[in-house]
Amino acid sequence: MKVSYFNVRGLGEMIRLLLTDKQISFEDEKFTKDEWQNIKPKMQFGQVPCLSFEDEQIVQTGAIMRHLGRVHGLNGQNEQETTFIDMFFEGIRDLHSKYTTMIYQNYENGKEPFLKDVLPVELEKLEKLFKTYGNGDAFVAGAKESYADYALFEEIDVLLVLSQSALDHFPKLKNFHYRFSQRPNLKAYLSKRASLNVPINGNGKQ
Ligand SMILES: N[C@@H](CCC(=O)N[C@@H](CS)C(=O)NCC(=O)O)C(=O)O
Repeated sequence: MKVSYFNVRGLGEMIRLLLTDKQISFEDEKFTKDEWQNIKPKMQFGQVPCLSFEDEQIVQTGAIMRHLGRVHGLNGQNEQETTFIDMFFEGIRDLHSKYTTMIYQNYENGKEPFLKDVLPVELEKLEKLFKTYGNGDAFVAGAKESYADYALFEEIDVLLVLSQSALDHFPKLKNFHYRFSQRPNLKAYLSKRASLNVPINGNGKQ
């Protein structure tokens, strides 16, 4: 199995985190913007991330995460949980889209307003939703982790780089971030990633 993405965290990182945590071996293909020109035509929508097997190529982040969720039992234990996980994941993607718009289009003037006006409103929604199962003391859908937990962890990890105090008013999310970062396979990966200084975004802003 191969994960193909730029040599940054971006949308590829939640996939890498899930595979790493679950000890599913994969080839981590990372490329530069120059190398991308030769790869782009091979992608169904001309974009990455891409998860490929010998005879199959999956693109679209949500499709990849749901595929991994189904195949590896990270997709909820009944229809209600699965729907909740999907909903939570889409909410994270919406926040990420606001984040990347600021990062790529208006970092210098947009960062402070984003931190002050946008982020608290969005995190409040996630904090509230996170308490739905098990009062927010475990994972998105309660006792068992799901594919959305990897997306949530990566999202709030990125937000903490933007501002160390981003989660100060959101204790459940803050606690989840700490607990998740301590999972043994992730802990080792995160420590290595920090030492390699892997950029979060393609334009160097974070
Ligand atoms: N809807 C897609 C969006 C993927 C996307 O925006 N990929 C960007 C990198 S984050 C890309 O491939 N950019 C290069 C290009 O469009 O040429 C998904 O969720 O995976």
